[in-house]
Formats: sequence, C-alpha cells, structure tokens
Amino acid sequence: MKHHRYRDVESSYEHYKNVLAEAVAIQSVSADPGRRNETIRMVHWMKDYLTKFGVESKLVDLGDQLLEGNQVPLPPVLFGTLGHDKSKKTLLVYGHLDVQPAEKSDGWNTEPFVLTEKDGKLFGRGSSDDKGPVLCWAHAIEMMQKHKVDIPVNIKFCFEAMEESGSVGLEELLTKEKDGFLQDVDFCCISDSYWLGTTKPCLTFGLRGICSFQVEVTGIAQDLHSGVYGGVVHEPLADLFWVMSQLTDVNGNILVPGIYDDVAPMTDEERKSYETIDFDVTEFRDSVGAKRLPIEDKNKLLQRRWREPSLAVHGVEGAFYGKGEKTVIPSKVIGKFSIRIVPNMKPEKVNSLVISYLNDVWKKRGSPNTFNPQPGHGALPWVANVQDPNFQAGARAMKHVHNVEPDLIREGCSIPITLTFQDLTGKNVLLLPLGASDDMAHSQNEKNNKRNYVEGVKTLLAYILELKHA
Ligand SMILES: C[C@H](N)C(=O)N[C@@H](Cc1c[nH]cn1)C(=O)O
Ligand SMILES: [Zn+2]
Ligand SMILES: [Zn+2]
Repeated sequence: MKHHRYRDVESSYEHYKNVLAEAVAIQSVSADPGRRNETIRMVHWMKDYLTKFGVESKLVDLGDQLLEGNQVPLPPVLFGTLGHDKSKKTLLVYGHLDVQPAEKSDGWNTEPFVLTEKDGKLFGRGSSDDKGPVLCWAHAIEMMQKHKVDIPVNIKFCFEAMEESGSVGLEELLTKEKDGFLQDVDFCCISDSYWLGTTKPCLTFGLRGICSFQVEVTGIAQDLHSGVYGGVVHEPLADLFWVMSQLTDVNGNILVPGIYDDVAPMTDEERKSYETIDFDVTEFRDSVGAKRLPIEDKNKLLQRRWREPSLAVHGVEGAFYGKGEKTVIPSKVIGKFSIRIVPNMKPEKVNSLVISYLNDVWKKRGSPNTFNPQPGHGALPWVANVQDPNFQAGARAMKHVHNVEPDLIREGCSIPITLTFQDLTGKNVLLLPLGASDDMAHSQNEKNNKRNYVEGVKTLLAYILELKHA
C-alpha cells in the first residue's frame, strides 16, 4: 500500500468529518413514521453524494407500509454501480442509512443529530451505525480516484434505510434482482458491526438472528385514577409485568420450554478457537458500568454472546415513564422484547414456542383482561466460511492498516439481509467491522472514534485493492 495515499486519508479528516456531520443531521429514524420523510431524504442525499464519484445510481421504490394504522411510504433502496469492466470481478457492498431513535432527553451529553467532536471522538446518532462506515466506502473511492488508482473490481452498492426496522421489502426486492442487479457478483462485504475491543481489529464471520415480540394487555376503557380505582380493577400493567418477569431468570437463562433444543452443539475445534481471542472481561464489565456479569469466564461469556440465544426486554408502550409521579392505572400496555437466535434455531419454531409459553403463563395469572401476544419481525442467524479468499483479502487489508492479524469473531447482533446476499449470489459475505466495541450503537452518546473513521477509510481502500488477488 502506498503510504502517501494513507497520509492523504489522514489529512482529509476535516472533509470526512464535515460529510459525516451532514449525514448525521438528517434524522433518518426508520421506526418513526413522523420522520419517514427524513429517512427518504437520507437515501436521496446518499445518491447525490455517490454521483460525485461517478457512481451510477437508481432508487428503487418499495411501495407503502402499514404503520400504526396508516399507509406510510417505505424509503427507496439505492442501487449503485461503479465500473462495468467484464474482465474484472464485482464486489457488492451493503450498508444502511437509517438509524435508531435518539432524543437528547434520553441522556445524551450532546444533541444526537449534531455531530460533535470531543477528545478524538465523533458523537452523533449513526456516526458508527451505520452512516460512518457507509461514508468510509465513499471516501475510499474518492481517494482512489484522486490518486488515479485503477480500481481492480467493479463495485455495486446496495444501501437501504429500513435495517433498524426489519429491512421491510428488501428481501423481496433482492430475490427479484437475483438475475438482475445481483448477477455477476463475486464478493459481498458489509461494514456494519464492531470490534470486540477498542484496539484490535477483527473480521466477523457470524451473526445472531432475531425474533421480536409484542404483548398487549387491555382491560379498562381508559386510564384511571389509582386512588379512586386502585384495588378494584385488574391492572393491565401489573398483569404485563407478571408475565414478562417469567421470561428469564436472574442470570438471563430463557425460561421458554424447548428454546435451547435446536442450538448447534459445539465442536472441539470451535471450543479451541475461543482460547486465542483477545477479550478482557473486566474491561468489558467496566465499559458497560455493570457491578457483576451473569458469566465472568471469558470463553463462556463469548459463547453466550455469539452462539446461544438471549432474551432482552425493551420497554412498555402505554405505561407512564416521565419524571415525577403520575398516580394513574394505564388502560392498555404493550410489552416489547426480542430473542436473539443462533444456528440451528428457526424463527417460526421460536415464535410458536414463545407464543404458546406466553399463553400458558397468562392462563395461570387468571386475569379477566385481554391478552394478545404477537410475533414481530424476524431474521435468521448466519455463519460464513472464513477460508474464502474474500476473508483472506479482508485479513490482509486489516494487517496493512493496523500491522496486526485481525481476530476472527462472531457478533451477537443481527444484520437481517446478510444471509439473503449469501444465498442469492452464492458468494461469500465478509463482515468488515470498522467501529470500536464501545461505540454505543443504539444507545446514548453513540460515537465513532476519529481514529476508527480515518482507519476505516484506509481499511476499505486496502480491501478493495486486495480483491485484485482474491
Ligand atoms: C449490527 C447492526 N449494526 C445492527 O445494529 N443491527 C440491528 C438490526 C435490527 C434487528 N432488529 C432491529 N434492528 C440489531 O442487531 O439490533
Ligand atoms: Zn443498528
Ligand atoms: Zn447497523
């Protein structure tokens, strides 16, 4: 790798930061119907940005979605193409332009949609998940063009803006494009995840899937004064808490009968692979501010994150959550939780086990209220072949930039469309994470380190060039 290009990447930091600031300022929260126009605007913004580098893009309309009883337009999917050289192989890049919700009042130290630099960190929603990494691709291409480097592959881009809300419509579109846009793809790459720690680079070869659930309890016509009606009505929120408290034990074991039955057994080879992975449990525990973890043995903790299901309770719609006191009995509450699933679990079976367990628990409650548990969006888990030349190119790129062999890791999160790319193209998908473990994606004060952003551009540049030998 030519060092002057890397120096140029470093000296372009202010420009990269300004571009990221523009992207972060667009409030593309896919879960919020009120911000759907912003989410759509984000896709248009990205199309315009890629056009500057000669990427030929089109926006594919996905129609409408029924959200909270209203028809809401889905954001289009951006398909971009750079290069049509039949003598070259083709790389397909996927990323997402939508973000998780964020409000300053959630506990952010800065405005979530105003990119703010402090102590070498760029704070802002989407700075790491996934606007920063998506822009690293654009910056890498810009740099190669500036230095008149022959790009050794044709590049196709698929950028969506519904990833954080189940990638609605994308799988159907890609299935239709199997012999169209996806034809002739040789490698796939996604930068939408995180290193295991804060200093050592990683390549990711596994993702958990997800099954999400909503449990609605209703019983009274409207919210009631708890002094007037307390003790003389069956409270929907008390019912819901009682049911939700029976989903896991204190150490996070899931109490749904049969839920662990299909978890793939561990081979000796896999067990050994955990030995060499760099991971400091104390640092991890401190980084999340926990007093104690349910598992403090390094290998067992990683196994639980990567190859075992877990259940997380996310929240309750309809319950009072503001500051101070409100002596009210809510009339309708919806509990939200999800289960991360692993090979060889299937969403349909998980949904049926969970719904029938919820109904059994409900019967024991004996409440006259109405109980309606429903499965939400789902995604399958994914594991890749790390011997593929695509992974080797990724490893060489990481080594160029960081001077160290990356760890091969799995990820506890989900990127629902990954398996679809692998199945439809028949090609290897590499997850090339650029973010640090403490980026706080989905949380308050999400950030991307200045160092990771700049080195991310170098890594993608190096990876594209390494594909010449793949
Ligand atoms: C890993 C990726 N950056 C991510 O955050 N994925 C989300 C996908 C998702 C699924 N349901 C809602 N969002 C995640 O793992 O939560
Ligand atoms: Zn995310
Ligand atoms: Zn993401």
